[in-house]
Amino acid sequence: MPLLMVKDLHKSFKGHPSVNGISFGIEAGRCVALLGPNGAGKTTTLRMLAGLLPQTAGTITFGGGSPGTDYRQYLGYLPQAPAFYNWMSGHEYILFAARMSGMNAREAAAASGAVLERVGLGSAARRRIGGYSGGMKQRLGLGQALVHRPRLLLLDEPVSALDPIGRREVMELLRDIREETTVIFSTHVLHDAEEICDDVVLMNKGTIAVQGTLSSLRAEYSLPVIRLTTGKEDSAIRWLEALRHKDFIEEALISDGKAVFNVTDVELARRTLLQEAVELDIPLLQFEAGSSTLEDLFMKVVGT
Ligand SMILES: Nc1ncnc2c1ncn2[C@@H]1O[C@H](COP(=O)(O)OP(=O)(O)OP(=O)(O)O)[C@@H](O)[C@H]1O
Repeated sequence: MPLLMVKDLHKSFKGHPSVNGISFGIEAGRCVALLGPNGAGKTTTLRMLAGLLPQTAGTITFGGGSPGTDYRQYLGYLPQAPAFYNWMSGHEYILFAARMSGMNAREAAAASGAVLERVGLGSAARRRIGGYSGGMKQRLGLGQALVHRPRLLLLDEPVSALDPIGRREVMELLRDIREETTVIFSTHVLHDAEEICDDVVLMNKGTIAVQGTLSSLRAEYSLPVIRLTTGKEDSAIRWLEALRHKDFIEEALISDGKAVFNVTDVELARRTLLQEAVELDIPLLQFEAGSSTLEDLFMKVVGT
C-alpha cells in the first residue's frame, strides 16, 4: 500500500485548469522528483498535497486511510519562498516551529537542538536569521520542516533560488534526509532530480507527461539518436529541416541550428548524414551518434 495515493486530482482557478487530472502513488521511503517547466502545476500540486489548497476534484489518500482524512500532522512542508522572521535567531525559529507542530516545551527544546545540528546550523543557532546566507536560510527551512519527524516531506523548489554553494549544501543535506523519510520535491532542473531521486513525475501544462523510476525511464527512453549542430547559414538550416523526411528518422527536434533525431538505424543515419554534409558543404560544428537521454525526453515534453 503506497504511503500517498493521488487520484485524478484537479485544480482550477476561475475556471482555468492548473492541475488537470493527475494520478500517482508514492511508496514509503522513496525520494520523488516532481519535475516540470515553469507553470507546469508543481506548486499547485504540492500545495494541495500539503492541505493548503482545496482541490477542485480528485482524492488524496495518506497512509492507507480514507481519502480526505487530515494527515497534516505527518507532513513537513517547505514552500518555494519561505518567509522568516529575520529578527529571530535560528534557534528561536525552530523552537517556534516545533511548538506549532504540537510538541511540549521540553520535547521542542530537545528536538530543536538536534535538528539544528542536523542541518548544519548548530554553531549559528544563536545568530539572527537576518544575517544568514541563502543556503543557511534554506537549511533552516528544512529544519523547520523536519523538526517534528514527518513521515512525508514536501519541498517546493528547494534549491532553485540558491547560488552554487548553497545549492550544493542543500543537495547534500537532502541526500542525507532522504534516507530517513519519504520526500517529494519539485524542480525544473532534470539534473537535480537525477542526482538524488528514485522516481520522477514529469508534469507539463497541468498533466503528467511521464512517470516512473529513474532507472526504468532511462531504459525505456534510451533510443538510438543523432545529435548535431550546424553553422547557422541558411543552407545548413534548410538541410536540417529537409532531413525530417528521411526514412531512417523517426522523430526530429530542430531549433536554432541544433537537431536531435530519433533514428531507426544509428549506423545508417550516421553514414548518410556525414556523407550528405560533405557533399552539400554543410558546416557541421558538432556531431554525435548515441542513445537518447532523459534530457532529450525532458526537452521533448517541455517543447510540446
Ligand atoms: N492562485 C492562483 N490563481 C490563479 N492562477 C494560478 C494560481 N496559482 C497558480 N496559478 C496558475 O496555475 C499554473 C500552474 O502554476 P504553478 O505555480 O503550480 O506551476 P509550477 O509548475 O509550480 O511553476 P513554477 O516553477 O513557475 O512555480 C500557472 O499557469 C499559474 O499561473
